Amino acid sequence: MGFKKDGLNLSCGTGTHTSMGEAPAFVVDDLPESFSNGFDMKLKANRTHTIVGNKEYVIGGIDDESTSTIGVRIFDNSIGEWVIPTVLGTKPKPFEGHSAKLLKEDRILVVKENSNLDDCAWFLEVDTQFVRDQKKNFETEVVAWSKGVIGDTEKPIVISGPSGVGKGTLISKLMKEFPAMFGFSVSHTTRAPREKETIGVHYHFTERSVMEEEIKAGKFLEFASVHGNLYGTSIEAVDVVADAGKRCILDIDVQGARSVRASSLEAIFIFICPPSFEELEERLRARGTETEEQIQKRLRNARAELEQRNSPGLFDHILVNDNLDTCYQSLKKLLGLNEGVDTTQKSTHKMTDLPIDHSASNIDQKILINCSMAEQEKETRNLFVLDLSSIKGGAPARTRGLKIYAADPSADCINGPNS
Ligand SMILES: Nc1ncnc2c1ncn2[C@@H]1O[C@H](COP(=O)(O)OP(=O)(O)OP(=O)(O)O)[C@@H](O)[C@H]1O
Ligand SMILES: Nc1nc2c(ncn2[C@@H]2O[C@H](COP(=O)(O)O)[C@@H](O)[C@H]2O)c(=O)[nH]1
Repeated sequence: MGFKKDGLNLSCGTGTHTSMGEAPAFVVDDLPESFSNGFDMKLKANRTHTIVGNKEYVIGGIDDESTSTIGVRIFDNSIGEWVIPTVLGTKPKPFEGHSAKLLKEDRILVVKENSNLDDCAWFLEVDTQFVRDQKKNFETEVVAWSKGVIGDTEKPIVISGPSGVGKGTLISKLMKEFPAMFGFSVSHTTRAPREKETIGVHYHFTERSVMEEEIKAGKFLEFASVHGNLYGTSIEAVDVVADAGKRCILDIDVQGARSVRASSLEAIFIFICPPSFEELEERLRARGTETEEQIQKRLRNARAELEQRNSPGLFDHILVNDNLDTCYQSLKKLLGLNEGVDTTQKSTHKMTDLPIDHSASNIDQKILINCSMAEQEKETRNLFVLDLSSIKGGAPARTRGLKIYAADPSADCINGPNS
């Protein structure tokens, strides 16, 4: 879909619009000169324009299809038309103001104003591998949002293994013992709910046609046809857990594990094995949730899944679930949950909120966030550094590993706490 630039009302009324080809405007409040080298961000704008090759990415305003998410449109100079892209990933809510900065020619870093540190950094991917792949799928212009995660949050845990081996039982024990630390990724499935299953807790039960549409729309991190039904992990299912500051646990089949392994989500992959095939069959029958025909199908698939447990580079750990308590202790050990770990402890360290007003600038891989602070705090922490040198991942999951620390504004260079 395209239309001429002149045909679209782009006046911002904020004095922040930059015409094509012109270097983006920039405003720095009280930054020492040495901090502002190479700064090309626009500040206090509700719309930013970032030029990537022949294209101008306009971020801001309201999405055309939804009033609750931020809009993105592209002016393609090679054809002289506006293009409304397919927007994938978890879209941020509209910002009051933001800064935008192109990184590595493939993603735009967006720093939000009036946000807390957990929500200040977002990435609009414009030419990453994921976006390039999706352009082929959709045969349209595609961009993808990915939320920046501050700090080295612990990796999600993918638990796989044949049906009936005890994955759900082990995960329930972990979540019961460490409720503040772990959160379950609630999958979508087209299978019918079991008697004791709750909608939105065990699964999001859904119609096949609806799920197929959602898959096409790019809502899933992974999906697979398992024992005759569709199952999938939505990007949102994983994000909800991360937003709660918890470590995400995914209970998915081996095909799903393979897809996650190939995605940008860095995780720990654990395969749960039965002590014997006979014992697996006994557990499945004893559970009493499947018909004989379904049990036979699950057992046939179990053989194929068991064969893949040693597939090179797929699983990091294999645990045999013979005695439940022994297996659970081994699981805790490999997750570093030794005796004495505080069971109420949260997975991620929550940081202080970013003060109301802030502006941003950059030097190399470091983004400087200059904050308006209360008088009494001014002396100490009004300049934060967002270090992008260790970013990992990206859409369709999150961009992890951002470091943020308070900087000494009197220093000539911006050093990390350990440098
Ligand atoms: N170590 C064990 N010894 C004996 N029974 C077990 C053990 N672990 C789990 N079980 C039982 O085996 C049955 C299957 O367990 P569970 O439902 O957790 O399997 P699952 O791997 O999650 O299956 P699915 O993939 O079909 O969801 C349950 O009735 C559970 O109580
Ligand atoms: N690839 C995915 N597999 C999933 C997902 N959610 C669950 N599963 C796997 O399906 C089977 C059967 O589960 P059941 O609840 O019907 O017994 C089991 O192996 C699960 O691990 C998913 O989102 N993606």
